[in-house]
Amino acid sequence: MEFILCISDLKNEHEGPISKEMLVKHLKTPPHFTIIRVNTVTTSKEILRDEIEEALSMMISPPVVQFHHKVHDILVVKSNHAIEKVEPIHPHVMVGLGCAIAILRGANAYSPGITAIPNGVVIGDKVSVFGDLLGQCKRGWNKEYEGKKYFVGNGLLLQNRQDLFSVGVPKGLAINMIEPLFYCPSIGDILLDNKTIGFQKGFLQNLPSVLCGHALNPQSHHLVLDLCAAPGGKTTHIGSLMENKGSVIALDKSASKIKQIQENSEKLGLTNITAFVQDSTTACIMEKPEHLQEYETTAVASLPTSPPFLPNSFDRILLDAPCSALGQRPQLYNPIRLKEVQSFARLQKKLFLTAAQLLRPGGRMVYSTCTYNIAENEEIIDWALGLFPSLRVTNFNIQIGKPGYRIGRLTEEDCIAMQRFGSPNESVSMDENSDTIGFFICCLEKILS
Ligand SMILES: C[S@@+](CC[C@H](N)C(=O)[O-])C[C@H]1O[C@@H](n2cnc3c(N)ncnc32)[C@H](O)[C@@H]1O
Repeated sequence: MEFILCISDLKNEHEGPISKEMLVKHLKTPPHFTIIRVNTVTTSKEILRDEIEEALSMMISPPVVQFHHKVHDILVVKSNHAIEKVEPIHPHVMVGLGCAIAILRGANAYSPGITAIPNGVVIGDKVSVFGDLLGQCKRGWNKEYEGKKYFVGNGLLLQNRQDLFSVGVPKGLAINMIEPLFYCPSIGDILLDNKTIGFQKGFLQNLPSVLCGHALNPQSHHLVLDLCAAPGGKTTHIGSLMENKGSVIALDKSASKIKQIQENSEKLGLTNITAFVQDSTTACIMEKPEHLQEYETTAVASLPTSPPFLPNSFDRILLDAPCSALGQRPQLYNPIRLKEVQSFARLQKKLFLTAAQLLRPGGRMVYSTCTYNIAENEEIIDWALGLFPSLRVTNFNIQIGKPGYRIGRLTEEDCIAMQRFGSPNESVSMDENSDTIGFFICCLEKILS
């Protein structure tokens, strides 16, 4: 796979020897741990743990739901990946790549994800489910698909061809995955059960992503900016940490994805988040536009409410940057080329400039990516420290990742303060802190001059 070559090319003396086979296996395997971020605005981790344990008690060997020893608002569920080897049978049903990945992480197959079912297969039949690696299988295809596909497990069909392909937007569960390739518990549906409180009780999120919110340490009176916010996993965590008070402004370049931030905020009952479509590289202006200067003479106080913003406006800024995403797990196919991997640093620097300008002195920002690539991680921080003497790399209170790599002007303390996750080298030692996606977090403060 081409992405493997990319990572091999990027590896340097810091990574040590990684065999291609080890890397492929690591990336194709979902983490053994499912992390649920508790919606602390509407429930507690104790209540949610009991509810999840009760729902999972129907399983033959139910997994234990545990608290994390350092992160106070998550639950950890360990999967039993190695029950027995599951083999494919006939007929083959095709699903989209996103659906296949969700199945590998414990989901059942929902109707919109199904792309092909051979003629003659009926409700109740046992089928093998395959992910369409190249996205080339035509929706509604009625024979066994012969293109590139990846087996994700066996299930029972719950809807027939007609239900799925003769309506505009099919709805509901389509395949109950009775023999998934990996036994990750299916938790999404338990969180959605809103009979009692009306809001989603938790959010499935990777551990390092949850740490970004804690690293930012937002307070309930703060004005917070999330520069690359969609679909809003981290934005909603920030909103919860602020106890649904203060103000979180969420920006994303993609208009379609802004809707996801709004939907996620609503599902979780958060009202302190406002989302705008905005290219964040242009979210900072140096001078107040004339019409606003006039307004200011009559207004009592004017907090920035919509982009663009003046410098030094925000107490906290999250820059969860667009990146080469080489750390995502599981990933089954990744056509990214080295040239594209190398293109991200330029955009990340532009976004960082905006963040550094918009952060108020004494404020804190977090820079994060879901890639192993040093050029998108430590090298960005090294560049930023050279450009902004007022920025300092700072520790945050939960230390569970590995230190960053020592390059350029980064000191040993800087590297210890950074956190790296999910290195492929670690695929043998499995705990919830190391068996996760590839991720990088660096927390910085702007010193008061
Ligand atoms: C890593 S994802 C963010 C994930 C998000 N923080 C979360 O936790 O759910 C990066 C996001 O950056 C957005 N993006 C890319 N370029 C951007 C730009 N110039 N301005 C604003 N958003 C941008 C993408 O649309 C994408 O949604």
